[in-house]
Amino acid sequence: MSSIDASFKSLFLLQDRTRTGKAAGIKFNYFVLSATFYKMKLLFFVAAVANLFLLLPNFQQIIADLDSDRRALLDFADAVPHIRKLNWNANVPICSSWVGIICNKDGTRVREIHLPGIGLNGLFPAKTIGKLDGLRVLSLRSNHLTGSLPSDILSIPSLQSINLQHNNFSGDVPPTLSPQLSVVDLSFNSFTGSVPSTVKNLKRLSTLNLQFNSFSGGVPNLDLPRLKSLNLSHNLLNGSIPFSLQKFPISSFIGNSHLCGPPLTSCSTLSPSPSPSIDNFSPTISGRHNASHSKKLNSGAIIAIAIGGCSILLLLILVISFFCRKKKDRGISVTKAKASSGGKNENLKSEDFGSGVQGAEKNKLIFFEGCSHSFDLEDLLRASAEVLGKGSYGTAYKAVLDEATVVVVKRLREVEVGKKEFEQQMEILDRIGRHPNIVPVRAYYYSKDEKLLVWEYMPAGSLSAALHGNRDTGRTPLDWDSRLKISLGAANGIAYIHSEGGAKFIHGNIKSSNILLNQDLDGRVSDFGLSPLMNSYAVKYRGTGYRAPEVIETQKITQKSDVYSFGVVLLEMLTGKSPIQSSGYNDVVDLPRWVRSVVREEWTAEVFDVELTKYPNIEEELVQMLQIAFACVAELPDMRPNMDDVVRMIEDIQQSKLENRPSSEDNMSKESKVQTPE
Ligand SMILES: Nc1ncnc2c1ncn2[C@@H]1O[C@H](COP(=O)(O)OP(=O)(O)OP(=O)(O)O)[C@@H](O)[C@H]1O
Repeated sequence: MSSIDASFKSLFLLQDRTRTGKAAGIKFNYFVLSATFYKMKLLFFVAAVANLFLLLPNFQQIIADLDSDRRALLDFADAVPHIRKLNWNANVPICSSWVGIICNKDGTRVREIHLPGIGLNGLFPAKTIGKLDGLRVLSLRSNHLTGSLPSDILSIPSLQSINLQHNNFSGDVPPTLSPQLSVVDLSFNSFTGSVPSTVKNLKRLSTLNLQFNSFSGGVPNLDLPRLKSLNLSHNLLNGSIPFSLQKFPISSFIGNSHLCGPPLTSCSTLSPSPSPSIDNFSPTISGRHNASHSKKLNSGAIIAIAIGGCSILLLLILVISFFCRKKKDRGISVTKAKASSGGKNENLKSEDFGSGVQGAEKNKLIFFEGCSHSFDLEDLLRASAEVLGKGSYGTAYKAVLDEATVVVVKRLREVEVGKKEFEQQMEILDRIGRHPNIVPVRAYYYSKDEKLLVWEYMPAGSLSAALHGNRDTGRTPLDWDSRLKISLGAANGIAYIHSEGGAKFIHGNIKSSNILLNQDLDGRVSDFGLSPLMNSYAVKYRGTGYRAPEVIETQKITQKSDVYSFGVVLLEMLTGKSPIQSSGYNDVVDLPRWVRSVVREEWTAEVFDVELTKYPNIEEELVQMLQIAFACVAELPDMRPNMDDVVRMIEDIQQSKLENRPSSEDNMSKESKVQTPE
């Protein structure tokens, strides 16, 4: 029996023992396992006694250290209410039995605490966990901890990794930081104040995630050689981005309306904001606060500028009218035309997206705030373009303006709403598109006959292409870790959409071709906000293969129908099978039904993508993900989890991945394995 079979049975058969009648097999395995377990226990006992004699001189000290760790943890558990029960009990061995605790190799100190999503509630008491002076990893993510973070936590001298994301912490981050820190994730809290300047001393720091807080002030100049991942997005930071951090992508900084400089817009285009007061923050690069700006110009200079300006304007008018005449009957020049359906070439002349652009409105490409206006409609019409595919809302083109500017232009068809409603919807798209897991819209164009949307181009394509593209031609398959990362990113994006508009915001077209990937393989959701613009014909044909049963019946989408569609995406990712066969919309596979039938009848690993079976030690994660997918595709909408729950469940898989699959960097013993809270 393969290990995947075993995991499958233990997780599914145990749940469904009476129905399947296969409990005997499990019992047999259980007795065999327990016998082995007792033998191992005996061996451990002998080894432990031998150890004890060897280490006798240090024994008193060891007991005292572990005792103080135990006391500190019990104080924490006593002070912080938690929904899911912890089995922390002074009478049972802390290193081998306590939920969420990992000790060092010889069981003398607590090294790691992992308590994700167990409903920890209220204030984080000082002088509890802060007393664990051998602690290296602290993960209390996805709980409900509030108030300020005690100053004795981040300063634990041995602390290497802290994960407090998705709590409700507030107040300033204490400035004393352990020099050993390499991972700091405080994202999705309500921290205020400045980013501590002491971060710049963390020479081992590789990940700093502070997104979605209320940090203010300037960005510290972090010249840290090991820093690989930085996210300061969606805070209240201001000033210019220090040179040392300009190598990070836009997504590291977006959502700070007073932050400027590369990779964001140049500082001169923003309205002035207070410059950072802390002395180690970088000076404004573009010279926005340069004293020369305030100097008055003399009259000679004014006349020279006026004459120069007029001549440039005249020249521009001449050039534009020349191009307008040349392009009267010509829209975009399509260099390569490959429709996604069947990959056949098409004559796209009749569909050129410039054809409906009205002369008087040619330059009315409306850019969203924060997007650089590095091109206009003329540039777009002139750009060489490639058809990426025809979707239910229109045709998508990849337009290359120059080496650095590549965008996707979607020519919307069947738009039903008027200009005002269109513009209102664009404002929503702008707001939602600032989340790092949503593909941002950069600009739009609206005229009577033509509606265009300009999106940021996602260079690594879609999840659909990564899963199903060129399977037979020796491409590198998408590995499990990437699939896990993409699914978490996409789930975060959808959860954000759902949380932003109460029950009002629904994606309505979740599918693998609408989950796009950037170079780092972060999953980003695209096409949000289009269905309210479209007529019912387009809406009817969206998401075929991913639609929830109630949507097929009523055509009514809800947040729970998004959850269903996301569940189908998860099944697609696990099985490697697409719910739409290559022959197109008419050939739809009911993936949830297929997976259920395989799992129920055969109890084998056959359900998983063969490309995944090559990776060792992931079977538990696959099964956990399959359970999440099953929950999402429940027939009754009320039985499905909401997207926040889905995010947490996928985060749990990621966490168990860290715990059960030792990374090369981690030289710590994993002998005492973490137990997931019940
Ligand atoms: N911003 C983008 N960057 C890269 N590829 C994109 C981008 N937007 C869309 N695509 C790809 O272009 C193709 C066509 O996309 P489009 O959204 O028009 O159709 P679709 O996703 O197949 O269907 P639907 O309109 O129902 O969403 C898809 O393969 C999609 O993955």
